[in-house]
Amino acid sequence: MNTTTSRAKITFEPRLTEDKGRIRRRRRQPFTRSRQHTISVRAVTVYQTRKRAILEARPKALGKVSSSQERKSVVRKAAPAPAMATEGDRAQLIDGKAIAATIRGEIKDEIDRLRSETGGEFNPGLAVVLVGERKDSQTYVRNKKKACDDCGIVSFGTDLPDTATEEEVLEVVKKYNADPKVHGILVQLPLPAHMDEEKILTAISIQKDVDGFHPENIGKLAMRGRKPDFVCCTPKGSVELLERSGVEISGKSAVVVGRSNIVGTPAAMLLQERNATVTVVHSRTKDPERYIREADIVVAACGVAEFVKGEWLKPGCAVIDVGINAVDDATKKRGYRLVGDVHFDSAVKVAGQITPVPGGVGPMTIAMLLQNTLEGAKAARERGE
Ligand SMILES: NC(=O)C1=CN([C@@H]2O[C@H](COP(=O)(O)OP(=O)(O)OC[C@H]3O[C@@H](n4cnc5c(N)ncnc54)[C@H](OP(=O)(O)O)[C@@H]3O)[C@@H](O)[C@H]2O)C=CC1
Ligand SMILES: Nc1nc(=O)c2c([nH]1)NC[C@@H]1CN(c3ccc(C(=O)N[C@@H](CCC(=O)O)C(=O)O)cc3)C=[N+]21
Repeated sequence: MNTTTSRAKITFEPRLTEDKGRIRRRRRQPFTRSRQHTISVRAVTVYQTRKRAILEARPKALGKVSSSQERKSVVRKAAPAPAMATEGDRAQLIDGKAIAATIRGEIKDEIDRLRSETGGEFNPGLAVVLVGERKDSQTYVRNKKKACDDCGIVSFGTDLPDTATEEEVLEVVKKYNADPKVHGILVQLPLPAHMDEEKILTAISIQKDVDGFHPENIGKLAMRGRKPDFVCCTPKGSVELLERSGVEISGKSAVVVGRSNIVGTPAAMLLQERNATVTVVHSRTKDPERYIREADIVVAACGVAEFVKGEWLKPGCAVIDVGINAVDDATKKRGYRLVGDVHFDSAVKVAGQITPVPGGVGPMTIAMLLQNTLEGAKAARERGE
């Protein structure tokens, strides 16, 4: 399949968002040779300046919470490969890793403040239930525990074997529901096939449902004037990335690719709540490009590697790539690499802003989980628990 963008056919519109690099990156008409040269030199200079700024702004070790002065939201310019530099025309990267580090710093600051105000009484706690031995689930749970430690959230955990019964998992959930030291409960998905996922997720107290997967929390999200106790982390993180990157949502047209209960559908509801006009594309949609082409904002969450092509996008649109797909790659130590649901190399040439994979939505999911746990602990305190 040909996935390269035919640049000659694209009429670029002027950018709507302010470009802080003060370089006009969208062209209205083809450049002459000499203009192109000038722009390419400027693009490289701007890139170098930005790279320095990013290195200075970045936390020293990403993943660790840095001092507040070092924390800054960073929307960085996609690093152009030398061969690309003459194009000078690539989307800004929405740096989810850096934005998530900023948010984790904010969470840490708030927990520290509340803890000292309460004489050490305020201790948010998160419990994670892991059933089975899936490697990816184990990694996710380990990363989450580390993130909890970094920002001062107490971790609780129960690991059960694949052979555990549904009743055993329900018992663990019940125990954490009743434990006042636990403010958030997460049951890692997927669960083994012999378990009724809906039954287990519904057993979690809605006031501790930091994943936001309880039907009552998802249902409230769909209703105007109702507020769920918690919003699902991945959709919440996706919208937060748009907001922190200065992408206007209100009045814009958005397409969400995918309609799962925990990603696509809540993402569509959150965008609609923020006054976007939302179209949901799914596996039975005929001609998805037709809808994607019109969208100012594209959220891709279909689980199909590199599904959305650059040629389908409206020039200058914002792209949030939720997808995490492992594709075989013998050149990598792990034997695979991660790609999103968007064909990045073609999309970065057309979009105005885009999230990378990895380093986009993934780290935000964890940051939102920590944020929800903090909110859960604050709500419990207000209820006098
Ligand atoms: N970054 C993160 O933190 C997270 C990332 N993910 C990733 O997000 C993606 C979506 O996850 P999730 O919602 O759980 O996946 P699901 O498999 O539950 O849902 C996929 C959705 O995409 C739709 N879809 C499938 N194929 C196509 C197609 N060819 N064209 C259009 N739509 C299609 C399906 O349509 P239909 O309803 O018709 O079947 C379904 O609604 C995955 O890549 C997953 O790995 C998930 C969770 C967290
Ligand atoms: N109850 C439950 N809640 C979840 O939120 C949940 C779940 N079950 N099951 C699995 C999915 C998947 N998920 C991810 C979270 C972070 C990254 C993440 O941080 N990814 C890194 C890459 C990590 C790597 O390199 O492997 C990144 O995108 O940069 C990925 C995936 C949460 N999920």
